[in-house]
Amino acid sequence: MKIAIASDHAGFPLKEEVRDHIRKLGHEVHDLGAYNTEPSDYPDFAVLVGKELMAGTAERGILICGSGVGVCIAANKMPGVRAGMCHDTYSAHQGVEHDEMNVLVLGARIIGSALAFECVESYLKAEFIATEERFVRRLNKVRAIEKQYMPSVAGTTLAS
Ligand SMILES: O=C(CO)[C@H](O)[C@H](O)COP(=O)(O)O
Repeated sequence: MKIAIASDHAGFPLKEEVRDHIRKLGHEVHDLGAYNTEPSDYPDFAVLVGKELMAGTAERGILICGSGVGVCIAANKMPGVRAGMCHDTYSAHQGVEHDEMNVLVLGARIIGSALAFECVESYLKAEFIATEERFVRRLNKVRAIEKQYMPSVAGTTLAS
């Protein structure tokens, strides 16, 4: 799978570990920064991951900041991006299965690398359950909200 990953300075150490871990699992990883712990601004990195999803150059994204909150808020401003902060493995796979989450968000100041790796693996193994009518119905309602309240980007969506 092609995966875009990015973090701000606070997420940088965990991002490095997660990036190496998912490369070892055999995925193609696009590391979009940050590349050091110099202070940086999380929206700048959230948008880089969102752009890869919108362009279809990545199928899934992973974003990391200190808490996870900032990058989650910023990423969800982009059309077609469904980012969820998951610090447990159940949410990490259920978010994909029920809600077609396409960006996993982690807080580097909240969880350690061992749990982060398990969350990432649960997320990457999961698939949206498109055969369940209720999940598709709810996803379409989410898309309708996006279309109504992001009118300037109506028609712009993910390449999926
Ligand atoms: O978690 C974050 C946003 O939700 C940021 O990583 C955090 O705010 C960075 O803090 P600081 O600039 O004090 O290192």
